[in-house]
Amino acid sequence: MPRNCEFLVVGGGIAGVSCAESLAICRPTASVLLLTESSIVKSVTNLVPVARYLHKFDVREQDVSKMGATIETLVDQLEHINSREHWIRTRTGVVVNYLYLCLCTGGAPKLFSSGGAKESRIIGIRDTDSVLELQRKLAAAKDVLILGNGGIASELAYELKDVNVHWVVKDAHISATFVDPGAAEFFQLARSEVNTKDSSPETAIKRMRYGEVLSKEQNNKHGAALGPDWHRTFDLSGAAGKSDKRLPKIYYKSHIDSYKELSDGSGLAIQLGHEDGSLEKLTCDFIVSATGVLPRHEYTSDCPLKFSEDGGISVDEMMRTNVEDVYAAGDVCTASWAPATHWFQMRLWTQARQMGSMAGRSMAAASEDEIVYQDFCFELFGHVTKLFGYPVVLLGRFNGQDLGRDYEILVRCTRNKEYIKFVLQNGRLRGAILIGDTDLAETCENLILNGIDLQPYGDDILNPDIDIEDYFD
Ligand SMILES: Cc1cc2nc3c(=O)[nH]c(=O)nc-3n(C[C@H](O)[C@H](O)[C@H](O)COP(=O)(O)OP(=O)(O)OC[C@H]3O[C@@H](n4cnc5c(N)ncnc54)[C@H](O)[C@@H]3O)c2cc1C
Ligand SMILES: NC(=O)C1=CN([C@@H]2O[C@H](COP(=O)(O)OP(=O)(O)OC[C@H]3O[C@@H](n4cnc5c(N)ncnc54)[C@H](OP(=O)(O)O)[C@@H]3O)[C@@H](O)[C@H]2O)C=CC1
Repeated sequence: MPRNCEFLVVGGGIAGVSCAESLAICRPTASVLLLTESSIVKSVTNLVPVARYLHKFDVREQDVSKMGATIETLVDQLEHINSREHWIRTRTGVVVNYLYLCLCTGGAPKLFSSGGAKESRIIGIRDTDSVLELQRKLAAAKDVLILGNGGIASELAYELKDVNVHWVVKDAHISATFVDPGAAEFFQLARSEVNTKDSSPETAIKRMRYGEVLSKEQNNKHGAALGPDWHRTFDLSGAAGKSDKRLPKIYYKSHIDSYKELSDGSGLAIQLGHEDGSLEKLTCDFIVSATGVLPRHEYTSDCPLKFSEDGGISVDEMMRTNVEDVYAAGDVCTASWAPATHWFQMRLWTQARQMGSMAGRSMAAASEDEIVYQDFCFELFGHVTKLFGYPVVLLGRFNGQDLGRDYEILVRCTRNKEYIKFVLQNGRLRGAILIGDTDLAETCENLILNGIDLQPYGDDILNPDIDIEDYFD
């Protein structure tokens, strides 16, 4: 017996739940069905504005049965879409007729592999199951290799306890997907100094002409991606013996050249290749491959979905795919519209939430023949997070992304306290990195969006004795 609904949303992560919630608000009398393969769903809670368009929030896990009364739920896996006849089939054979469908099926870790050793020694982190596997492997491990230089590697490298961490990054500094070399150094100093010495902060301002080196390197039941501070809720201790301060060993500008299983089966023999052509050998129990996300879309469709180069489902600014009445949002999709000057896609909660809500509004409008416009949040890239214990706000083209060689950076740094970087092009603020409690998020947001010429203010723009919030009131 088929089920019927007006709106079918697939995926119980932030994108799917935000989409279903916004449909329930926009079309309170319509039937909304949330289909998800895991009975735990994620939703956004404690939404706090950090600036006008920038929010921080917590991610809450709840049982799918506790979703609001206006949203029906089905725990199963999408297997096939028949878009011509507007129905889908699940893995257990349930058929659901829909009018509008939104695919929010997220992503899976894009694992490093060069086809050598036992795959079981290379793991990725995405959901609770994957952290439990990490925990199990750690319990018997003395040496762990972390590969990658993005969000997960940055969180894990300093959070693993009682184990030797070998962190292999292809860049010349850590955390390269989020910060520049200066901020990376700020973090590393803070990690080694904070709590060990009472350092009185020294403030320095530097203006540099920035010649950007355009980076050339630049039948499981998965649950949704993990929530904030996920690493604090698990005991991530290894078996190398207790030690208060075991810092990771970082291998810069390096890659895994080859690896093989040790002859006694106790781990992996790794050969690293360095940028200067030299090779280095090490052994480890296993590798955490923190090397990005692959969009997940294991289902079939009568009309082929159009994919982007990165494997995501292509969507336009209304979150529509190429298939009629089928939308997509979150990590599974790739923004294929011409982006606004200050926005670009990164696979993050913020964007999963924004895209999910946008898809919901867009589907609701389509069902009533109304017109909606793209939400203002897609005008400006904004990300609020925590790295190495510090609050971090990233705005606009915070690392000079796509600005070529034609920009300047202005930096103010107070050791162990704050790191502020402005990216300026033709005297206008194009992006900012704000680390610490800077209270500058809203001012930067305005300066970027208004495009005010800051040249008359020179370096005073970051003078700690001048309150720039007042300046631009
Ligand atoms: C360890 C970790 C830490 C992170 N930390 C941060 C952070 O600090 N800040 C930040 O902004 N972002 C962070 N992210 C990224 C963020 O979690 C993701 O961008 C976001 O959760 C994506 O949401 P989503 O709803 O698109 O996908 P997901 O959360 O992956 O949800 C996809 C859902 O679809 C379901 N599904 C998949 N296929 C099917 C199918 N065929 N049928 C039915 N259901 C299906 C899955 O079970 C899941 O419920 C982190 C990610 C990870 C892995
Ligand atoms: N605080 C936060 O906001 C956090 C966000 N996340 C998000 O979760 C998702 C998954 O995180 P993560 O896996 O860290 O992904 P990221 O995309 O953040 O980082 C992947 C990193 O791996 C590098 N890389 C890719 N392939 C290889 C390879 N074969 N060998 C060596 N390095 C490689 C990438 O380099 P390059 O870019 O040069 O290709 C990049 O440095 C991301 O969307 C991330 O943004 C995760 C944790 C925390």
